[in-house]
Amino acid sequence: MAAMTAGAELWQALCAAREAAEAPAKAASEEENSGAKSGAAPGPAPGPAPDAEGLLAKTQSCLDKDPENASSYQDEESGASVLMVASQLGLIEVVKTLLERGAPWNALDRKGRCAGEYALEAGHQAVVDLLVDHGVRAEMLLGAIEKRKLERGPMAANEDYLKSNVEYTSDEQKLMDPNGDAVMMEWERPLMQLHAQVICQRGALTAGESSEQTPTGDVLNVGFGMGIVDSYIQEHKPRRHVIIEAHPQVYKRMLDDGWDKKPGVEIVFGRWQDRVASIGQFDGIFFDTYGEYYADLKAFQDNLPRLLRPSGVYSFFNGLCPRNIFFHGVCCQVVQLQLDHMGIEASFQPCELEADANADDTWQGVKRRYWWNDTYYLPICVMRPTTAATDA
Ligand SMILES: C[S@@+](CC[C@H](N)C(=O)[O-])C[C@H]1O[C@@H](n2cnc3c(N)ncnc32)[C@H](O)[C@@H]1O
Repeated sequence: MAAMTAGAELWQALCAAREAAEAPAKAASEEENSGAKSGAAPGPAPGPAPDAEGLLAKTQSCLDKDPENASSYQDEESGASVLMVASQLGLIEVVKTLLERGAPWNALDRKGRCAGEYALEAGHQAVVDLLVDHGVRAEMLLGAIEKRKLERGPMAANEDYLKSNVEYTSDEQKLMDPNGDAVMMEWERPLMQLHAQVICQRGALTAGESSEQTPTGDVLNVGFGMGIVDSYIQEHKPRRHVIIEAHPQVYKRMLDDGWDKKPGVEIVFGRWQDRVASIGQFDGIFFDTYGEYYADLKAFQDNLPRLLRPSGVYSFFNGLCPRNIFFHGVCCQVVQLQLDHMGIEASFQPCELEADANADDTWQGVKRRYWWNDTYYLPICVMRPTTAATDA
């Protein structure tokens, strides 16, 4: 018989602890299902708490035997890793040790769940925080997140997209690219309203006027799409309302709809990459493009110290890893740290979405869905008063 690997040995020890902890709850629910017990009995007692010290010692000895195999072991059938089971059991020292010895924090099981989600579901907040911290440091170090496409626009690269034919659907619910992917969708309207509010209301204050007074300060929006955010920005009557748009058909639509004649509006036709150097400074900025990578969002953000006035507000469509709430949290923290280095304080306001965001009907006719969650974390990023460059 082949000898058991160090990883399999550790896996078995952790799973045995998990089974022991779950056994009484399972037995109680089986009894309940068989009708053997009435509702009068107290709830199931939890099983024995895992032997944290014993499991830590086991982890260390397995890691000493074969560090690589023991730290990264994943069960063949479920895909669950030793880090996932330790996270689910709340064994913080074991989790710490595994991470220090190279366990991949972002491995996925066969259902696409990572260690952070195991900890989150089991309610072990300290383990969740540890995994987020580790993930943020790893992402910052490796720049791994840079290579991820922003979820909106999973296939088309930006320059290819800009040369392609786009189409506004006849019901005005979507703007589609030729691959059947949605560039923009109507379900985002309430979010766009909030984004406009955040960048305009704060913008009014930075322009040195009270919030009841008009106009709002100077506002920049990158990416017109269906013009939803721009329509809401208009309601705030900005003094200057600059819109950068690079797609020729979207630009034509803007002209057809008379956007060039709206109060304060200046349309800048071209890629933001070629245009942001010479458009002045703003009190509010929103960024929402298509077919770009996280590296592009970051490159845009590198311009903020020059573009955003002191106390000005920046926001962006937050489609960072929306498929996995734990990775989403890590991405938000990475952005927060990157902006912090530029003197910008970022927070994420949870907003509950309306039912149509995730309704099957909404996504009919869209090849690749780009949103899955009930909560949207709206970025509110404020330039600290002393750090931004001032108007020349
Ligand atoms: C998701 S839509 C914006 C939706 C918009 N927020 C709204 O409320 O309707 C993205 C827009 O960004 C434009 N875009 C894509 N890449 C761009 C770039 N590099 N520079 C400027 N605009 C770009 C697209 O043509 C598209 O109109």
